[in-house]
Amino acid sequence: MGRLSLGDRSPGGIMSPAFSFQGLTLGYDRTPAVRDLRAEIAEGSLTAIVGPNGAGKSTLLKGVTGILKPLGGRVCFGSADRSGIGYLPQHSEIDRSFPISVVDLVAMGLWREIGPFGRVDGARRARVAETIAAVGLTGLEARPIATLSGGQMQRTLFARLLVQDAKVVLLDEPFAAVDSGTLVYLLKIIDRWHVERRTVLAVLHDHDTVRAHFPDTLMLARDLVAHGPTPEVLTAENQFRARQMCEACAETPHTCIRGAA
Ligand SMILES: Nc1ncnc2c1ncn2[C@@H]1O[C@H](COP(=O)(O)OP(=O)(O)OP(=O)(O)O)[C@@H](O)[C@H]1O
Repeated sequence: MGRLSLGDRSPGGIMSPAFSFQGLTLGYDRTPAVRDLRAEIAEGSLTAIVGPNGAGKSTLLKGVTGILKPLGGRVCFGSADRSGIGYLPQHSEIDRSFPISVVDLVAMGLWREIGPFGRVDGARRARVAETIAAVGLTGLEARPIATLSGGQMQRTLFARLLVQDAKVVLLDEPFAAVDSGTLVYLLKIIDRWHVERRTVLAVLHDHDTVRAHFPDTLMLARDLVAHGPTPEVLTAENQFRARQMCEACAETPHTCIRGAA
């Protein structure tokens, strides 16, 4: 239960955490959705967050970004800090009716660099255009995001993360509504982030994709089920236990309210 990930090690052999969860409890209206989580995310690690529906996966990412304040415990930043986080929210949380074009949405990745009213100079405009080309969206720059397909929208959001140049990338179900071609494309971007030693956490439901591309996995069922190398975490036994834990919570929610500050 809850073994810490070894993740990547520095040449000197000392693990450097990007951040750690120290008794972290998160929830809504004081009802915990993630309880007393203790785990360490190594700098440069590529980690899948898995678990049944309602296990607290999206809630955990919101806790890392700071959108959701802890009910108890904390997220403790080591080599990373919140200003270096890039976040791709779940599909359903993105307002596609917002009147913004592809190029302007991608340019929002510059926000931390230039501030909300900063000028996008020629060099930065070129960087945005190159990134749009790199994700295969040349020609769609002026399109309102409301008119994009699901896969085109995900490519646009990945382009924004690329422009942001984030050291920590949080992805909530990044492959929802994408076809196999776009999936391969987006996985290549994630693999590149890993080579560049960025720290990546992704909420995923497809365990085949997790096994093939994510060296580490953190399995949640509100409580931590397991965390470590993917082959050791994604076992039938852990999956069965996670389902049982979530079902127990759904059936008797009053018994699940513990650990809040
Ligand atoms: N805004 C909210 N207000 C109240 N409860 C919420 C809110 N968001 C999530 N919850 C509850 O918190 C629990 C965890 O939800 P969360 O979305 O984190 O789960 P998840 O593991 O990401 O699920 P899924 O796989 O279905 O996306 C669920 O019981 C959910 O109903």
